[in-house]
Amino acid sequence: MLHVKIKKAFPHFMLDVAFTAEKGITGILGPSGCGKSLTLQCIAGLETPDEGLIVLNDRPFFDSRQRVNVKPKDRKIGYMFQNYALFPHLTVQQNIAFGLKGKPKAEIEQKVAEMIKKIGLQNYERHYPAELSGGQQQRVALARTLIVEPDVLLLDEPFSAVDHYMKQALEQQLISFIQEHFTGIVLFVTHNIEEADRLCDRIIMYHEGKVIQSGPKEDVFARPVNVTAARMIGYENLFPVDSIERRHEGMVAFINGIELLVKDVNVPPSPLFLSVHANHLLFVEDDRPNTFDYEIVQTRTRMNHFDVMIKTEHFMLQATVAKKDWDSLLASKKKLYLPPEHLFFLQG
Ligand SMILES: Nc1ncnc2c1ncn2[C@@H]1O[C@H](COP(=O)(O)OP(=O)(O)OP(=O)(O)O)[C@@H](O)[C@H]1O
Repeated sequence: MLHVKIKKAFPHFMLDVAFTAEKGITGILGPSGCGKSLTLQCIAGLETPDEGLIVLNDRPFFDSRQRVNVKPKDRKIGYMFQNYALFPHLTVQQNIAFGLKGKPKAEIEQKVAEMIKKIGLQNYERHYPAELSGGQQQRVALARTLIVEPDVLLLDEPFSAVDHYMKQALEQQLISFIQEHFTGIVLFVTHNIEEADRLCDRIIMYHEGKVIQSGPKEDVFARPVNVTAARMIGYENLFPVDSIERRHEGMVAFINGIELLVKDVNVPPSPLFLSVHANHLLFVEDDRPNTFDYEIVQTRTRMNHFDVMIKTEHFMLQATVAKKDWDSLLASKKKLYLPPEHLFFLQG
């Protein structure tokens, strides 16, 4: 288990975060400039926090009170940078061997040969990075990182420099490689919500130098704790709540003069908002609670669905409609339905 509780101040930025990470892939998700890379640098020992603690399995790497600050090379942390940072003037073999400097020659040769086999680059030992494809470069970078047998692997936006098609292939390769050859803690920095969803088990969400939410991916994505977290993970439908009332069938939220039945009974402190994911809006034929007349004001085509902007008398919403459902929606589904079990409260 990795425990991190650190503060670091710059003239225009303050990092103040606390989290834990276990075995498996934990994503640090947040927009540009929110302190993700800085956190990795502090864990690796490349930056020193002003105060706090960084402890791996009861072994302190950094403890400002006890004046502990373990040198980067003694932390056993593998750090893969955004653009891989391979040494252009060193061969594949030399790049991979870099972290083993000072070890006996025979040990280095054996370890490097094993690693080259693992990454499937047997015929490329003497090639230079510029002679490799993006995928091969990534494998060399990963091999160089893993050869020192780290306990923690830090991946800083490993796919930021590649195009969409390349990214899909590299993602798959990276994950299979990690699953096969690395059993420790992986911290994976990204600003891409879909990437985080595909690759991570747990999520730590950052905003302006602070953790705003963390937990298993499914929980974080299903239940953002506040409007900032919700916006970051793509919740478009966020309504300020005027007041609420507890009734025996559930909560009732009053918004713009209408009543909405809500099954969620966890009401956070005000300012109170109500949300529903675009995927959870339904179109129905019958009249029932939480149904509204609607008008489609804009449609955006996606791969398998449409993003639809909808206007009701009282509010605008965004819904996702599968392409296969489109015709039946236009033909017969006359009401928009906000299912009470998918409405939830969050803090403004
Ligand atoms: N050495 C430094 N001196 C001054 N400010 C710094 C330093 N290092 C980082 N910062 C500031 O800390 C903030 C966070 O930077 P960081 O690189 O961690 O962001 P990030 O979330 O990783 O974003 P990106 O994805 O764009 O790299 C930024 O505002 C940056 O300017």
